[in-house]
Amino acid sequence: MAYEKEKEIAIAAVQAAATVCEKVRAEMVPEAIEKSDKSPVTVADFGAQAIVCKMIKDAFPNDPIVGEEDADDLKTPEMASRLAQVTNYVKVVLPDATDEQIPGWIDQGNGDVSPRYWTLDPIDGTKGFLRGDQYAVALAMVEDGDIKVGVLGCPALKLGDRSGILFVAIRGGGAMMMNMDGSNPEKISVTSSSDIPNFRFVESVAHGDQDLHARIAQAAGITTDSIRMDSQAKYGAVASGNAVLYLRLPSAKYPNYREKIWDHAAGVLVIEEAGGKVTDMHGKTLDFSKEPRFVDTQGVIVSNGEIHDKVLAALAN
Ligand SMILES: Nc1ncnc2c1ncn2[C@@H]1O[C@H](COP(=O)(O)O)[C@@H](O)[C@H]1OP(=O)(O)O
Ligand SMILES: [Mg+2]
Ligand SMILES: [Mg+2]
Ligand SMILES: [Mg+2]
Repeated sequence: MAYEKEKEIAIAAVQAAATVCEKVRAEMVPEAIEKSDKSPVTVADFGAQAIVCKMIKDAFPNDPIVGEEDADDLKTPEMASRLAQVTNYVKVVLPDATDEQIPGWIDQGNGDVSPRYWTLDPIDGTKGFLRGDQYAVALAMVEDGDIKVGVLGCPALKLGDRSGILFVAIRGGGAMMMNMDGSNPEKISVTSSSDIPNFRFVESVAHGDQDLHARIAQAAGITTDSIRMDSQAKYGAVASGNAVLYLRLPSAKYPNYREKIWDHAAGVLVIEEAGGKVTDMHGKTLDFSKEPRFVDTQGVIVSNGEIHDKVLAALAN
């Protein structure tokens, strides 16, 4: 199948990063370091980005990576002990790593959107990670604006008998979910709107306009309360048929917020390959060919496909 090597490396990189994130969460109370935009970053975010960038660059040296984090905050002398912590955790999966190498590995994620590139969110849902809730390691490869490979590691996600779920999609090859170690793979697809127990919607714990989400979901016929969940695990919930809709509409507090590509690329492919649909709130396709932020679209609507037009119609009213 196409993109076999990309798929194999992407899975290995996400598994390695997720192993380290889980170890950080088990062994320490990860401290949130505040970034210039006031959002949090932790030792695990830095470690996960270092690992994934190193593994992707070893396999595909010419592919740029557009990642969320950069190492500037780790390079100052005051941060030496923090850097040492990052290195120690990276060593769990890459035993030869040194303090000198780590910032360079992280900064390999400072690439540009290009004809072919990878995009990485080393921890999507850092707030969920800190709270002990959901987070995801999200990695995707994009060619000519089209997402070809998407891997979403959700170590804390429980669905049915599974605990810790890896979602993998290849364009044209369908979407799968499996245990974090790759065992027990299963093809997934979105569920129909007549599947009453799963006819429900997911939304962020923290972001988006939750009052508007409730009104729009109701207009689409959903009468139950939402499930609130951090990270792109929400895409996994819809792709595996555990919900029919994920709403992410700009809140009045941040009307000009522009979504970032690494917060969506892997999830979008998983949904599309599971038979679902993703657009912005006006029905426009998300554009992965231009910038790290979506400049021409606002909000994100993820559905089983069947109810998509109804949701867009409700939003247009
Ligand atoms: N005002 C906002 N609206 C939508 N998403 C946001 C907003 N502020 C931050 N984010 C992003 O939402 C993601 C988490 O989403 P969720 O709440 O669904 O888990 C994070 O990647 C975060 O980006 P950042 O990493 O820059 O903080
Ligand atoms: Mg994110
Ligand atoms: Mg992140
Ligand atoms: Mg962040």
